[in-house]
Amino acid sequence: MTDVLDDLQWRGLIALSTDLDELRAEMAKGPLTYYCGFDPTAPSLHIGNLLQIITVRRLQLAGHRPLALVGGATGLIGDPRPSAERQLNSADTVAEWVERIRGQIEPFLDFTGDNAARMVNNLDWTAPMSAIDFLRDVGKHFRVNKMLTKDAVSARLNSDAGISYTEFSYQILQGMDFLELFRRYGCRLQTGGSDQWGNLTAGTDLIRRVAGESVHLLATPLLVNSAGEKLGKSTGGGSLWMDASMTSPYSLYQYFVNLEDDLVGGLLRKLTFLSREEIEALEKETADRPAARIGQRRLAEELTRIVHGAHETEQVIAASQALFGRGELTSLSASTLRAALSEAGLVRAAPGTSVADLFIAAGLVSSRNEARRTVAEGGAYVNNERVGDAEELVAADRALAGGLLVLRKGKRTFAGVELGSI
Ligand SMILES: N[C@@H](Cc1ccc(O)cc1)C(=O)O
Repeated sequence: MTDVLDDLQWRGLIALSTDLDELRAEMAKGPLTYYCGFDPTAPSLHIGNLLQIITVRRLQLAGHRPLALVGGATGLIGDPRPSAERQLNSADTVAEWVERIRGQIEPFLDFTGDNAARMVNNLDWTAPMSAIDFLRDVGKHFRVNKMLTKDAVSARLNSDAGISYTEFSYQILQGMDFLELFRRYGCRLQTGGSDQWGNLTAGTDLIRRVAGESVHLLATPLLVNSAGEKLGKSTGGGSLWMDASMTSPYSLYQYFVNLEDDLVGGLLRKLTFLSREEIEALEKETADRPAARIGQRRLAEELTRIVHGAHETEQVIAASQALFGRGELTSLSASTLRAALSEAGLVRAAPGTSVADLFIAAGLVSSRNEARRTVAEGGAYVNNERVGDAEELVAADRALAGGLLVLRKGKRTFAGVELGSI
């Protein structure tokens, strides 16, 4: 088997690290216990967190022992962002999100065997600690001068809004977590995103001071597009969430199908479990025949499967094909169809409305004349059937699952109508 660090390197997953040869030597001795933390800052994790989860899984597949930490304590404090102070969420909200996020991580890990994973929550050791103990036993090991140099903190120091003492203290809590996991479970490696470097080194520095040991760090690069912008923002500007009710499987799939060619190879490497041979073949396909979007399709399919499972993925692929006239619309479930059409634009109309009025209401044409012209040219479809008369009335029995209709103009432009009383 190839060395897991070589594999991570080939995948472009190591942006920053402590000494890799020392880590490699420790890993060669047997299962190494490592951890990665996730804060409950929303009801769901997003695609950036997924990169971390998948990296954790890669190390487990290589025989190492993962601790997945959910930040019941750190989620109450808030990791400083370079832009602005976070809104504090209530303890009840954070507790609820902890459970949801735990449920999103668990399916990725194996909780049996020699290198069984374990879930931990930093509220367990942070909540019982008194302010006096925190300041005396932990705070004493941190130099404020050094804390001020951490990226997120220094960015905020130079802004008008400044930074609260609450967020400033965050790095101490994350450092304390590493020390606690080192003591409890012999944890010797922390992984995270490269934007976490300041928080990651807080832990290694603390362990060196308190226990005199050198432990390890691996930081993955942030996912960015070719303009250097954070990846995983959906077309609406929001994040790409793992929760299906926040980002539909269809939107997730479409996001990756529409990805720029330059990014496909890198994301196949970082986000899928496909082998090096398979990925190199897909990279070559993408370079040779970009218009076929084979790499994008495979990436979208793999990710949708990883996040939502095989059944949803089949539905989403069927929906993508059917909406563009290359498959059966009647086989789609109401929820898949609704998710896909919401993306394109979904309006309500009364049963018995004419095709021309439906096309106008859905915004596919701007006038009756244009509707007539589109029909006359043979470019108007209702549920993939070509329309012969713009004044034809569309009755309720034409509706697909969920009372929905798919209107299409030409090959690629479509919109949805929900038939019902208005
Ligand atoms: N600070 C991490 C989450 C985290 C929390 C506690 C830890 O011990 C480790 C990581 C983030 O925002 O992504």
